[in-house]
Amino acid sequence: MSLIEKPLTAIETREKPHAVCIPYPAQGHINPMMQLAKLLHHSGFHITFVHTEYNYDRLVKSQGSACVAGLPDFRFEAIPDGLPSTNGDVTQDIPLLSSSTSKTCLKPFKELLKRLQDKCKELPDDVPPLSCIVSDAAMSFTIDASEEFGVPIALLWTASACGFLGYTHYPYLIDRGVIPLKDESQLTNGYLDMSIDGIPCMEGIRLRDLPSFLRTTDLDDMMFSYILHEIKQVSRGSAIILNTFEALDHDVLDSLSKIYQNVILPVGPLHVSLNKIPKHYPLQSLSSNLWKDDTDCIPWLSSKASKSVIYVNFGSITTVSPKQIVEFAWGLANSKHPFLWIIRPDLVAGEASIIPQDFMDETKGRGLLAGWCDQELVLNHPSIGGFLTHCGWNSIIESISAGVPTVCWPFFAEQQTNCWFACKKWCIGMEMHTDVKRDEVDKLLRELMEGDKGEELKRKATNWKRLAEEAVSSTGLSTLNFRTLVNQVLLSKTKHIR
Ligand SMILES: O=c1ccn([C@@H]2O[C@H](COP(=O)(O)OP(=O)(O)O[C@H]3O[C@H](CO)[C@@H](O)[C@H](O)[C@H]3O)[C@@H](O)[C@H]2O)c(=O)[nH]1
Repeated sequence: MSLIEKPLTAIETREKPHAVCIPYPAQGHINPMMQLAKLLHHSGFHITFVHTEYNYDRLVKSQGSACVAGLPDFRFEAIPDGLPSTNGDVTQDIPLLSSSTSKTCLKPFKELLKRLQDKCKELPDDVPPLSCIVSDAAMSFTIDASEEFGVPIALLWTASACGFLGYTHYPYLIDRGVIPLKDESQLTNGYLDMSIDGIPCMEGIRLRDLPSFLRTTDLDDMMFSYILHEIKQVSRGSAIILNTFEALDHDVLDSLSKIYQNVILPVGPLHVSLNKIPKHYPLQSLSSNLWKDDTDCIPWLSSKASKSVIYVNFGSITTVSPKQIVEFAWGLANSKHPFLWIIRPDLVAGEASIIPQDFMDETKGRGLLAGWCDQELVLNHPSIGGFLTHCGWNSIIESISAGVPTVCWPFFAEQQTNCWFACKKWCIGMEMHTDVKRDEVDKLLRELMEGDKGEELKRKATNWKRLAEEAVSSTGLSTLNFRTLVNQVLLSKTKHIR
């Protein structure tokens, strides 16, 4: 349904509100921003979607040039990320990228906005005037641009609400002398197991379950200071958008609304909302995958029994050591269940042949390894029974929306907090020890696929799936929040307000 009064086709270009959408340049941020941009476009917005040049080139390499061709009213642009140019096909170093985008991207971003403004003056039937910016909250330099150009800015926080709440309590932990760590020994001597009081919604949480950037002896550490800066900047946005839904995160959202004065809008799950748009919507199948999907895994999954397959995927950033990959491999083999294991080309840094041949022989016909897949399609395939995940927020919300229970092996950032909530609050997951051992992998996967606990987690996950669908139904709270986002935030300075 269009949120603007006239039918979409009747809106002249010059009348359309124009949103510039800019994600942080990593897969787990690009996906939800793309989903939101498509939803806005479907509601009548003209969209300019801004990639970095590095990712723009990767997209063209993986998907072909059609994926950036866009439409007359959905266009792609690219700005430099400030890092030395390479022809790479890997996730960039996150601390370097975060430092570089925050220091260098404002200038090219403002130049882009200026070019769009000039184009609008020259060719008003081609590019409508800029109405608003929808920016990743981890790209807070865009707030300066919005103020300079006099347009509202909504900030999409692509990670979890609970992770966000965890980050906002970093200053509290500093005040109590819990962090910084006194020395590196505290990483391994049990200090991280200390229970932390006083963080709302997280009674009984251990220090190790809070977002991992606090594991530092230096408050000037790049990622620690970057995240502190970004979460402070969030209060300057016109709204904070979250890819979650009220039923899942009610208490956390309530706590966040006591910390931030700006309007907080849970509009998720975005991908479920997007799936409600008719199939003939021209951008429905437009992919934002930076790696090429292996499509063979879908017919392979279709050859397997219902809920029989374990899906293993650690997202776009996690890396594992050669030793860890061998432990995962034998844990999977010993569990005796069929599995689909996605091993990204850059999952194991610097190693070419890492999968033991005897493991390949042992699991022949039962296991499939692939380099990248369409995760949403995989998680919703009827043969999938469980998900071994690193707990990136997209993976968790996609798993919840598909009703699939998880074994959680968090890697970094707010994944530890997502794991804690998945296991303790939403009751859809079981935690695996950081120091991965084949016996534990085997035991947890068997429990997930065959045990009473696994059954219970499945029941809970199925219930969350139902609630996720309700949230994005025509009367659901996420749908209402999306309308508020459009009408009261993004269109607040344009003539389209209803
Ligand atoms: O083979 C694959 C692997 C991943 N995906 C997609 O890629 C995204 C991965 O996102 P996520 O699961 O969140 O993992 P990361 O890539 O690690 O995400 C980063 O960004 C997230 C959102 O900010 C944070 O929650 C994480 O901690 C951070 O590592 C998801 O949409 C997946 O569906 C695929 O389509 N195919």
